[in-house]
Amino acid sequence: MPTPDPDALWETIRQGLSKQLPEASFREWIVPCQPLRLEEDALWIQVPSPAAKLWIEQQLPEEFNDALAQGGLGDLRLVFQVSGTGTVAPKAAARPAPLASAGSSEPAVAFPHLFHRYTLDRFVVGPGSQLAFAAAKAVADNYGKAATPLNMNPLFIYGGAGLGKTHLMVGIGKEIQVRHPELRVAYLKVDNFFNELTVAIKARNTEPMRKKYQQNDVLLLDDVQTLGKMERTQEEIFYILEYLLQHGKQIILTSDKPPQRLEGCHERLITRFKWGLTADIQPPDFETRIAILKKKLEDADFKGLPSVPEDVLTFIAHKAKGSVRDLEGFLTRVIFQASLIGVPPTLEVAHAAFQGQSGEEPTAAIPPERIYRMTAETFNVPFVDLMKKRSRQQTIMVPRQVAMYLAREIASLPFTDIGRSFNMHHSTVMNAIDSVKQRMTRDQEFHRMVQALLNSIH
Ligand SMILES: Nc1ncnc2c1ncn2[C@@H]1O[C@H](COP(=O)(O)OP(=O)(O)OP(=O)(O)O)[C@@H](O)[C@H]1O
Repeated sequence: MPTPDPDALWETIRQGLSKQLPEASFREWIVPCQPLRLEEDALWIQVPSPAAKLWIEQQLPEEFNDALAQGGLGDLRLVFQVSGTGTVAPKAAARPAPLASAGSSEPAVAFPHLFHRYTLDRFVVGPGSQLAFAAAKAVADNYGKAATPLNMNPLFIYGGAGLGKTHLMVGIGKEIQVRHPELRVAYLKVDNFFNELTVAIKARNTEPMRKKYQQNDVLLLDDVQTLGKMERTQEEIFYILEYLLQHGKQIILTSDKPPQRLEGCHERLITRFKWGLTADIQPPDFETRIAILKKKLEDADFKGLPSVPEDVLTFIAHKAKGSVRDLEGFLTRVIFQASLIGVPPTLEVAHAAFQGQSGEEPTAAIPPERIYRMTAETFNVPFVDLMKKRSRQQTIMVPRQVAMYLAREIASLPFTDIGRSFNMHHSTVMNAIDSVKQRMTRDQEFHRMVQALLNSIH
């Protein structure tokens, strides 16, 4: 049980956050917070403004979650209250099930409450995440069914930072939990397991911990790439996974690399990881980024705030091309800055927010000719042939279609302008772009190549 002292609890969380956040972020977001009171399992924390509440809840759930887990406060809920507003505590029915503390024989932590947004219906699917999403749905849909055509246990999801692996994994867990409320579903991050194990080893009592995780019907194990340097953790994880797999329990794993590229991991563990289905997530394309931003704006946290115009969304989607976390962060920053100075979130605010975040001047629009030349170079076709040669040969047609797709994606050019460059009707351009998109969903190699070219044109 946590000590019933809000100041002491907040101090533990603050210390955890200070280890994870860059100093400037810690000063900007955490220092102004004040603990208010403890009500049942919830610590109420005062934040200075609605914008700060928005930022903390949208951008820092993982950091808060890790700080709670590492402070042994996995069962504590946090409620952020804007200073000067007297929000009433939520009703008891809205509370998550009580969660266990380290070392007990109770079930492991279910879903960190700050991950409430991580559901499958809030996950926006694009060409780069289609396979992983289909696998996620299949695992949720087929749970408990005797015969499935494909072994999806474990499901191993991998991809770069901030691309939605945790979101997808937690989404599967929640979906299974909704359909089978009697099951024990647990989320576990490898780093936090390591900390819990260290405490158990010091107390010479690791058995209850192993038992606790072996009790689960579904285990979600996040960030397995960090296992590399943790000998004893690997061993414990191995026994837990082995036990769960033998008893037909579902395991979902995430990593920033595929199993065969995990460094420092024992072969027997890698073999288990590869047993089921491995699915990757690639960075979202422009249209998916726009759809993610729009989905994000549907969140309750954004209700009541001025709406974000289309040109601002386009600007954000063009500037934040890699991680979805950065994409969302940029959107939140624009809204935050607008509300701070009391103006609507216009393109000007977005430019200023971009400069503030990156220290860069917003780059000038990329000239289409540069896009076309780089495409020609990549496909090894002469530039003049790409632009003008009337040919239906694949060696010319495919690069040309890709060039059109990139002109739209990178420079947001109207179809008619692209058509003019290639001396083609705008409907031909639309068909060409469609055919690139379709091929990207079917052909992973092609998808990767186009994405790499897109990222290199700047
Ligand atoms: N396709 C998507 N649709 C909607 N939201 C997404 C999508 N992908 C990522 N996000 C959001 O981006 C943020 C980062 O996602 P998440 O934490 O799942 O990434 P991750 O791949 O697990 O990152 P890391 O490897 O750094 O832990 C979350 O707020 C998540 O909701």
